[in-house]
Amino acid sequence: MNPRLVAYSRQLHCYLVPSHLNQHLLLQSYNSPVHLIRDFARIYMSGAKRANELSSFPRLLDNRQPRKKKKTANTQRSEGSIDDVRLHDIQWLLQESRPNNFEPPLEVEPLPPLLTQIELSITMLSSTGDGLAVSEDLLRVYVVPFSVPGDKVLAKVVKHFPSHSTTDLLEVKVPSKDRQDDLVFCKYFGKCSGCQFQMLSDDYQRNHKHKVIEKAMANFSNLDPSLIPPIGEIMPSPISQGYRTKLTPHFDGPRRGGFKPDAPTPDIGFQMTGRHFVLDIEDCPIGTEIVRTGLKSQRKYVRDNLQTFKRGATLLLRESTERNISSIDPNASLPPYKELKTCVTNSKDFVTEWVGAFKFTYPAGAFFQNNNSILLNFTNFVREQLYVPPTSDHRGESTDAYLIDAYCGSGLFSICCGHKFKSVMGIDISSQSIESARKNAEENGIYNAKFITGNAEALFADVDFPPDKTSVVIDPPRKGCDELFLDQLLKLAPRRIVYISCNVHTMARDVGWILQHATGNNYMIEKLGGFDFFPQTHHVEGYAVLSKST
Ligand SMILES: C[S@@+](CC[C@H](N)C(=O)[O-])C[C@H]1O[C@@H](n2cnc3c(N)ncnc32)[C@H](O)[C@@H]1O
Repeated sequence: MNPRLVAYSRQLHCYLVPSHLNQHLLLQSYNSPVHLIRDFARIYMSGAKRANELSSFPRLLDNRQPRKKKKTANTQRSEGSIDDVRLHDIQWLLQESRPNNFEPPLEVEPLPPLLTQIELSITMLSSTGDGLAVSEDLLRVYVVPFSVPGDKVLAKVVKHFPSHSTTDLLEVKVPSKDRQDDLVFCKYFGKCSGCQFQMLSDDYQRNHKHKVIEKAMANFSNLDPSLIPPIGEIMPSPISQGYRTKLTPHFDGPRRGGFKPDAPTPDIGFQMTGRHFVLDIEDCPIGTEIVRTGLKSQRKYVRDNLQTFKRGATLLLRESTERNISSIDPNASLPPYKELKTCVTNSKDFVTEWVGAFKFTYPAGAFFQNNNSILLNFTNFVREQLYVPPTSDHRGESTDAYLIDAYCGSGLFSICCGHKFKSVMGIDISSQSIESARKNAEENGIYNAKFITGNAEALFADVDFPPDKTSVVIDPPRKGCDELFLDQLLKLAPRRIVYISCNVHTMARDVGWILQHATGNNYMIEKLGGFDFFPQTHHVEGYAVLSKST
């Protein structure tokens, strides 16, 4: 039985199915939504008697078809995952590459067998940091990690999906004019999944991240383009190597029974690109000096104490900074203190970090932004966006301003911005972080802040700030906010909203949601942009500043 390409959905997905199902699937393809065709193909192919055919087929379905998932409040809001973002880029590139009158043929050449080496011309850099090349028949996209638009490469086919295939980069045959291999500073680059962009200049990386935010707003916000202002410049990180104050290398181990006395030391490091195994990493020059030293000593510790580990583990390396103010030399140039750096490896121990003159202490395992070099510029920017200078009312008195810090962690924004506000309220789901936020506020002389532990939406029960004098900073995890929170935010209708996110796709979705559901409040997007918190990687920290017209 020959697998043949028979079905196209409106989104131009295609499916390989045994040929005797052609007729049926063709009917389905023109009359049914894509998920029906997909489900049909899946049900057919999952039959036990088809097991042999299945193993010889390229995979039928797109990345990670849902197994039975636990139903959570966020099931409908799973947009913005790496797979989802990559698929958007793939579909966009296919559409852009095809002429208007493009008709997919009913029969096409079979796909190259897995492990075949093919030559490809890279035309686009995806938001997930991969080079993309379109097949000659314009039916499929090849995803090539570590490649740059303009590169001609030799790649090995690893896995097929309906509209794309993943590959390994084997050789750059003709380099793009933008490729600068002499910039690469890590010997693991090209294998390790940590960095994607070391062969690109800092400017190129930031221009790319600018486009990532532009595309995120265009594809994920569902907003009319007229409502989306031009994206601001991506603010650079003062250092683009040696900036990470936290590393979490890991190693695998036996499922049960622990390591045997003669077991070899496992590979300790980060995941290999495109694979599910760990790459042994002796040094990571993205880390700060002290965490790089910590990596070496922790690797030795694991080697020397392997039998004490029952299974694999994730190691924690976190920079902590003490400032020795008493050692001020009055004749010295700034800064007027000496810094002592240590590497903390126990998640329950406390680390200290400084943002300008603000001191933060928090458990090493808790969330804190991990590029300290950019934090002062970043928090100054956020403060300017949140704070509206008090206007004089008709009696000539100043009005007050209030701040809500949703998803506040250890109090970064409350503390760096709090002195500008009459009153501050922070909320976080982690009681550990809230405890740190309270102590940090006290230590930094911020006495107007109240912190509560709970789901972000719980803060609306407590808050009695006047909406027109209130600013809200939102900094949720990668999955973004849930609708319950956004709904209540709109009911409060604060004057300004500053949305910060390490996932600009869920940020775009949530900002779009706010504008679309804010009937009567008329929010507008004042500013959009990003900070390059994560140089050498495809990640960017985005911001959106929203204001309510009065
Ligand atoms: C990206 S971090 C931001 C923390 C803080 N703003 C900072 O910059 O240090 C996201 C925070 O959201 C918290 N969080 C996650 N889900 C939450 C929820 N449903 N309600 C409140 N906080 C939540 C996490 O504990 C984490 O501290």
